[in-house]
Amino acid sequence: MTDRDTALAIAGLDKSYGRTQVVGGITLDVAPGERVALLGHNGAGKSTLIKLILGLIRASQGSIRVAGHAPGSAAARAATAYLPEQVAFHRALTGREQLTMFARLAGEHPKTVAPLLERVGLADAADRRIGTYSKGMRQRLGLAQALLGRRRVALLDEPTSGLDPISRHDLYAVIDEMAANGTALLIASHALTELEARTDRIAIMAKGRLVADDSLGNLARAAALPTRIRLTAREGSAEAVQAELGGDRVNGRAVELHCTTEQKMAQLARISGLGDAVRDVEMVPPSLEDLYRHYCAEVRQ
Ligand SMILES: Nc1ncnc2c1ncn2[C@@H]1O[C@H](COP(=O)(O)OP(=O)(O)OP(=O)(O)O)[C@@H](O)[C@H]1O
Repeated sequence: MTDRDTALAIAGLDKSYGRTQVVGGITLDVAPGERVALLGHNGAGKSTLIKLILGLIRASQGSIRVAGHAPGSAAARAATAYLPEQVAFHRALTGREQLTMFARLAGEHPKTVAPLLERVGLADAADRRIGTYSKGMRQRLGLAQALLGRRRVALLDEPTSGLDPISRHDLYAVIDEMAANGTALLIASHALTELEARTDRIAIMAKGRLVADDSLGNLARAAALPTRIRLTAREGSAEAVQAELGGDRVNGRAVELHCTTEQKMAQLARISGLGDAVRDVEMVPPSLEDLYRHYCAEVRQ
């Protein structure tokens, strides 16, 4: 990847407070249009990394380039959208007034405000005071702010926390749209299940280090975690099925097996060899949560 292709480029990044290193040896690139999930336990260093990228604190060592610019510089700030976990607004302003103020600060024409409010589903509430908004509505307003000016890099900190399922879905639709327009997105979150289907790459931090950085598929292959195969046996056949295939009996008629990617086809052939003793087969690949546990456990040892 060349510098030009990389919207966000982080190399050899360290941050210490006194003698305590809180972030160490981080090298991470995010390309235009890429959605990268940033995962990590409480205190892993995610917020510190985001603050370093925003230029709010300075690195002890290493480099960060935001759209080719130094973090915190006017050019980097103009290229960056940031959605904090707790979005703070003037409660006395209406949504429209607040967003118009942000648009002016961002050098955008105020006429961009109405379509943005529409886009995030706040058109009807645009002229109500923010003090009357629910958490989800404030989060939507924050997202509208992040959408101002088509930034090259977007940093979203727990963007879906406290949102109901429909609002989450809408939020990811906006994230997808930003990515399709070429924005590089770094999304810090603990919501593993929803990130699984919604990001291109997973970066996992543990104790200040980056312990994984790849697509879900590649991480799963490298971790070689087993796929679960759950069989529902025909009535009275569970024992025979277990005797033939091994595995564990799970409540009455189900038998659960574990196998590697390489063993999967051979295992399926054995299952179909049992004919109508098996009524149904369900395959459950390792989840992001399984992978997360796996990569974090490596550091804990
Ligand atoms: N100003 C500071 N001085 C000393 N230590 C700090 C400072 N700021 C953060 N830390 C430490 O750095 C580590 C990383 O904190 P950080 O807030 O980046 O974690 P996080 O991954 O964002 O956690 P969470 O998921 O809980 O938000 C923690 O151990 C924290 O105590």
